[in-house]
Amino acid sequence: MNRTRIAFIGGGNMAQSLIAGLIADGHEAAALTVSDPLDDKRQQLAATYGIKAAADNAAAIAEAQVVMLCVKPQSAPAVCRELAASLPHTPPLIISIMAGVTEASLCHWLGRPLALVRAMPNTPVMVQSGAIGLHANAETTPTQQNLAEEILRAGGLTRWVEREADLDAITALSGSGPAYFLLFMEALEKAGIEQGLSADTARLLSIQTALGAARMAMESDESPAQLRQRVTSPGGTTERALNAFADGGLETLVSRAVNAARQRAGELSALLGAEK
Ligand SMILES: NC(=O)c1ccc[n+]([C@@H]2O[C@H](COP(=O)([O-])OP(=O)(O)OC[C@H]3O[C@@H](n4cnc5c(N)ncnc54)[C@H](OP(=O)(O)O)[C@@H]3O)[C@@H](O)[C@H]2O)c1
Ligand code: PRO
Repeated sequence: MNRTRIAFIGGGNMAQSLIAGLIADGHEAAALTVSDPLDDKRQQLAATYGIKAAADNAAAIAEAQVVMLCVKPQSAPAVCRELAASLPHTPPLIISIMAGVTEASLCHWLGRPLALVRAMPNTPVMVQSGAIGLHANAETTPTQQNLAEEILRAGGLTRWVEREADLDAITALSGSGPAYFLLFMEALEKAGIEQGLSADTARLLSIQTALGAARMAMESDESPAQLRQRVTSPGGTTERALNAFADGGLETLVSRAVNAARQRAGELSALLGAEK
């Protein structure tokens, strides 16, 4: 059983999903602590997962080997400055999941250079099917990198990148990505209803089709393009639909959307980085 002592700062959606994944993966619940301002949330987290809950961030990190920063990006400066005063001489490994908050800003607010990993998970960590980008700063040892990977892998698939800036691209692709696929599922469901299907049938078939396509793409040796061609009989129904997507400029639209999300991640970095 894994007994690494981990403190989660912020007990919101992502922290809860990561905690659930760790516990499902066999992590000892008593080794996990969460801090959150809301009393109700703390009680709910402690009762649901059997973990410790603290109102005070400094108390939460007192014995931690790893500190997971899971607050909103806008809360980062205040939370880090508060933690800086309580960090021990040998600090724990810090893992931040905050979008657009750079390692330089974090070290600045935390008051010194320290081992720091930035992770960009996505909401499917809730069902241990997340896609998680990771980047370690120069102070992080290989052992600490392995520790970070072990923790995040409980939430899904992990991928390290060499350049911190690539995390903005990952945020735009897989961090925000579940919303893109869900939007497509919603659109497909609506289109099914327009074609006369019942709402239940349209929803179920839309979701199962997304799941099937994703599993096929993950488990097959063939590329998504090759798998797509298998569905597309010459002169058939799929070809007509794909032509309609092409006429509507789907690829360009996806590219614009991902670029817009990446730009926003950059804006957040610049905005928060300016808060020295
Ligand atoms: N959601 C996603 O898809 C996603 C994906 C990847 C990364 N992220 C990143 O994950 C982080 C958390 O996102 P989330 O969706 O989990 O947000 P969230 O549900 O709002 O969680 C943040 C939690 O932190 C608490 N909090 C606020 N101030 C605090 C403080 N000073 N000390 C301790 N806790 C404090 C909040 O409490 P109150 O609600 O009472 O303020 C809330 O429970 C963000 O930085 C985001 O960029 C999110
Ligand atoms: N959710 C966060 C946002 O929308 C970060 C990636 C996914 O900003």
